[in-house]
Amino acid sequence: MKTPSLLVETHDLTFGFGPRRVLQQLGLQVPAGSIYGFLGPNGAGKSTTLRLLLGLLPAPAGSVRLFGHDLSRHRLGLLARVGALIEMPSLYEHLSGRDNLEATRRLRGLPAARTAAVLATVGLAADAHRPVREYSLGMRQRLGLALALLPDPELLILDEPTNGLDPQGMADMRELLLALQQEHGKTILLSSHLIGEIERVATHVGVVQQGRLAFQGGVAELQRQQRGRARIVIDTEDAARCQLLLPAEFGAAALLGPGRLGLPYQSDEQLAYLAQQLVLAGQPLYGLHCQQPSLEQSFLQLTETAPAR
Ligand SMILES: Nc1ncnc2c1ncn2[C@@H]1O[C@H](COP(=O)(O)OP(=O)(O)OP(=O)(O)O)[C@@H](O)[C@H]1O
Repeated sequence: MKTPSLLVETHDLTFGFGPRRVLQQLGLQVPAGSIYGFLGPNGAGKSTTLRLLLGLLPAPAGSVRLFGHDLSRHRLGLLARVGALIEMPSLYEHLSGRDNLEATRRLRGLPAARTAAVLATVGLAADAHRPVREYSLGMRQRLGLALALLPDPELLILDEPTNGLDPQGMADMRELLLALQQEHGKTILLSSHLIGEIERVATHVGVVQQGRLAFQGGVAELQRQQRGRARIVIDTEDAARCQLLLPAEFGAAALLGPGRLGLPYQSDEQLAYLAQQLVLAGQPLYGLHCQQPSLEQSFLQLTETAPAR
């Protein structure tokens, strides 16, 4: 079967809980082979979206397509190709990690070799014999992922898989996600409210704000967009005086402090001309540099209105 270029595609996905609008005309596009970071502040609608993709909520307005097919018409067949980790996995505390997996594997009639395979994939083989009550949060998350991986799904949908993990747990999870994509060929859609987490693993990003997509595209594209938002920062003696000296076509200069001025970056020539003008006007120039907003700043900018709680 030919793999479509988009494994997840929604059109005008609109959903509410009663009168409360939660998602509005969401057009999600998750390319095959990607790690798609679905970002947004708390309450933006990430979990709701992921639940809709898994058919866990009443049918929304708009459409959901998985693997190129309509979810509402081919639900069971399509969901059999998806592994999900949506909440803390429900685990039998008194059973070992291996036995937890075995219980699900048998129930789903999957080949016996899958248990050892997924234990190795998530790095739990050495701890597989221990009861789950002894597992750390990170180990539980990895066991949850192992459960999702049992049927060897093509697509993984993970809701905040690093939530609550310590830095080591987060790093382990990141490494695991990269290995799943690169070595096992999985497509991964994961949500997070932390751009720093997503930035390290994602190939694509969707930013949701109050139920609408504020950005969607490749990480490189997001970074390119940032470059358009760069600004020049000038350190001088009297910023207010310099502000008056600058030609208006350079855009509005803003006072960032008594000795600091900022204005939109246009080109390197503009930078050189600015320096020349200020020096010619007898203003001391202590510093002149170009400031790129970080991905974190741009994420905050995209999501700066209050979340829809
Ligand atoms: N079962 C529900 N009934 C009513 N409202 C709900 C329900 N579940 C979620 N909501 C509301 O829908 C909105 C979106 O919630 P959702 O859980 O999708 O956000 P999120 O982006 O995943 O945030 P978080 O990271 O906090 O889970 C919020 O305003 C939330 O209060």
